[in-house]
Amino acid sequence: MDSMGTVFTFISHETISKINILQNYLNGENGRSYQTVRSMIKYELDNGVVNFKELPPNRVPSGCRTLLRIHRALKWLEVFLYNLGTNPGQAKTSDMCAAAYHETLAHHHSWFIRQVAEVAFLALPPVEDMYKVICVRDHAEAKVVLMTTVDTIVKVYNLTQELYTTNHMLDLP
Ligand SMILES: CCCCCCCCCCCCC/C=C/[C@@H](O)[C@H](COP(=O)(O)O)NC(=O)CCCCCCCCCCCCCCC
Repeated sequence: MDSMGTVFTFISHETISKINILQNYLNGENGRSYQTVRSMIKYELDNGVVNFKELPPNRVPSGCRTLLRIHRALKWLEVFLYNLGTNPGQAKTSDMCAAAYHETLAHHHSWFIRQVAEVAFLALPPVEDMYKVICVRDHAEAKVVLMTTVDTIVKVYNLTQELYTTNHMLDLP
C-alpha cells in the first residue's frame, strides 16, 4: 500500500496498528495461547478478555476483536483481487476496488470511514501499475497469481469465519 502513494498511508497505518496488537499478544506473557486462532479464542474466552458488549476505552482491544477487523478486510481483499484477476484490463482499478468494498467491508464502516475509503479508491493507480505491485507483466500472468492468491485467501477466510461463527463472535464491538 505504501507503494501506492501517501493516500494509502492511513490504511496501512490502520492495518499495521492492528497487526501490532496481535503481535504484542503473541510476544507477551501469554504468547503460547496466541499461537493459533483457535487457542487465542479459547484463552480469551476462558479469561474474560473478550468483551461482547462494548470496546473498553482504556484497554488494549482483545486479540479476537482485533483479528475480526482484519478478517473482514480479508474478504474485501479476496473480492478485489478476484475482480482484478477476472477483468482483462477493461475495468478501472478504482471501480473494481470500490465494488469489492461496497460488497464487503463497507457494511462494517461508519459513514465517515466510507467517505475516506471512496477518496482512496480514486487515487488508486491504473491496472498496469497494480500488476507491477504484484510483479507481473500482463493480465495473463496476473490472472494466475491473483487466482492462486484468491484461492488461498478463501481457505484462510473460511477457517476463521467458522471459528468466529461457532463462538458467536462475528459482531464483537
Ligand atoms: C488496494 C488499496 C487499498 C484499498 C483499501 C480498501 C479498504 C479501505 C479500508 C479503509 C479503512 C481504514 C480506516 C478504518 C479504520 C477502522 O474504523 C476500521 C474498524 O476498526 P475499529 O473498529 O478498531 O475502528 N478498521 C478496519 O476496518 C480495518 C481495515 C484494514 C484495511 C486493510 C486493507 C488491506 C489492503 C491490502 C492491499 C493489498 C493491495 C493489493 C494490490 C494488488
